[in-house]
Amino acid sequence: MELPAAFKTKYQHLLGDEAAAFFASFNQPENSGFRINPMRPVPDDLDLSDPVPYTEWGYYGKVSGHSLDHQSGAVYSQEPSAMFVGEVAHPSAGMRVLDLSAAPGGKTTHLSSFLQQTGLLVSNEIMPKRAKVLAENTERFGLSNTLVLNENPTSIAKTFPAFFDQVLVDAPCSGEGMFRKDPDAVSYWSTDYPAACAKRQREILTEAVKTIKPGGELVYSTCTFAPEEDEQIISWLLETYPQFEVVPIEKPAGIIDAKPEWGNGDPSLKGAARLFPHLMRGEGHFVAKLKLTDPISDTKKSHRQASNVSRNQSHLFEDFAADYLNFKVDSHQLMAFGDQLYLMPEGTPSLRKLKVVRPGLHLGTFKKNRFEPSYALALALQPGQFKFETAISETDWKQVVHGDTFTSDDLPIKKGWVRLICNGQPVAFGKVVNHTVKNFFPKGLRFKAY
Ligand SMILES: C[S@@+](CC[C@H](N)C(=O)[O-])C[C@H]1O[C@@H](n2cnc3c(N)ncnc32)[C@H](O)[C@@H]1O
Repeated sequence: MELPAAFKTKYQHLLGDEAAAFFASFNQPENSGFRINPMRPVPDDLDLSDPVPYTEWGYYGKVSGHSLDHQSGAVYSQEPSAMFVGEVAHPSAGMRVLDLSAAPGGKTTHLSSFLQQTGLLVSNEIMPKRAKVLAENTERFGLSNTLVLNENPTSIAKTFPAFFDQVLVDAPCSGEGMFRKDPDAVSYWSTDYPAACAKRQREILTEAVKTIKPGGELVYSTCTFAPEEDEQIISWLLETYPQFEVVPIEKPAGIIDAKPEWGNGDPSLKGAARLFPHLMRGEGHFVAKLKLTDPISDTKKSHRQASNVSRNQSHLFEDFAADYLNFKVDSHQLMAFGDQLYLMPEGTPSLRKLKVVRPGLHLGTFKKNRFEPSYALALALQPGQFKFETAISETDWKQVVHGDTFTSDDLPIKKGWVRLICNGQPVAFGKVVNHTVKNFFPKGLRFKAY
């Protein structure tokens, strides 16, 4: 790969003797990886022979986007060094967590693996198209404790002052760690680009810090090597907000201390981590963890988002639930957006004034005099939560994801909704009429599987 001359001069100066190995790594093939979803059975067709050493869910290798394992949310493809960010965050069950710049959802799905549907995960993305992809990925992973928002950091800070136990800022950056994966990242690069990115990162962090509770944590990460966006950002943060202290990160072999001399010299910067492609099997990242000791914002008493379903909607859903669900839904958590019904995570604060993409788990759609369950619900339910489930073959799975009907002599009902399961993984709902299963796989997600 042809690296920009100014990039080489800069890193030659910064890395000295190590620079040659760093430059040589750009001519090696990129590292791919995937994480398995701990809320799903482990697929038996995956090659799990090459685990990523610092996460129990990560493996080196590739999973096709058109495979059952991908479609059903049993796996999420993620570059291995990015997996270190979720591991550093490692939220505990029940926490309120914000992922401020979350699309397409790699870190969000990783954070959710720790939360296991408890607490509240607010997953935000500023770009509308990317927010839609983020929502699809949270649905694919089966998340029910997650609000997906399409907001800017200022609005998030206004709505959630001193609200979160943990905030992740996986910042937009100059992407030097993307050079091998995405040659376009090389063409965007210029000498001034890291400084321009750093300005934006400081603006984002100025808002992000307002959302953290005293005692809460900030995790900051980038996929770039530029000191301006890494050590220098943490230096600025510690100088601007003395209420923060660095939490030292434990580093497995190949992951090294950040470099205080690349920032303001504060020795605590060593606690942050650098992932370099010539030292470990990943594309490269920077991660820092900080604890907020004293408040930055005053806590605002947050009002719960009230349920808003009409009587008629409530009856239609109750009828559906009585026929098909093996668990109780708390009606206070139901939220209608037009004819769409959602189950809000417990303790959802008021969503007024926010651009909401998903106010929780999408349960389904009100049609004239009936309720139709959603694809997201099919992927979020645990085994046994839906009354009628049927195991389908891989051939039938191919029909389903292509949008076709299929027939079967072995269905649990004659007429109505059935949850389709292939190799133990949830696929979608189908509607049974005698021996035919009508297709309800979302039109926009259909594909031809080979
Ligand atoms: C590194 S990517 C996030 C990757 C994501 N966390 C993941 O793991 O899949 C950074 C994100 O920041 C978003 N972004 C760009 N400008 C922003 C801004 N001013 N405020 C907040 N987010 C921004 C980008 O659209 C992008 O999705």
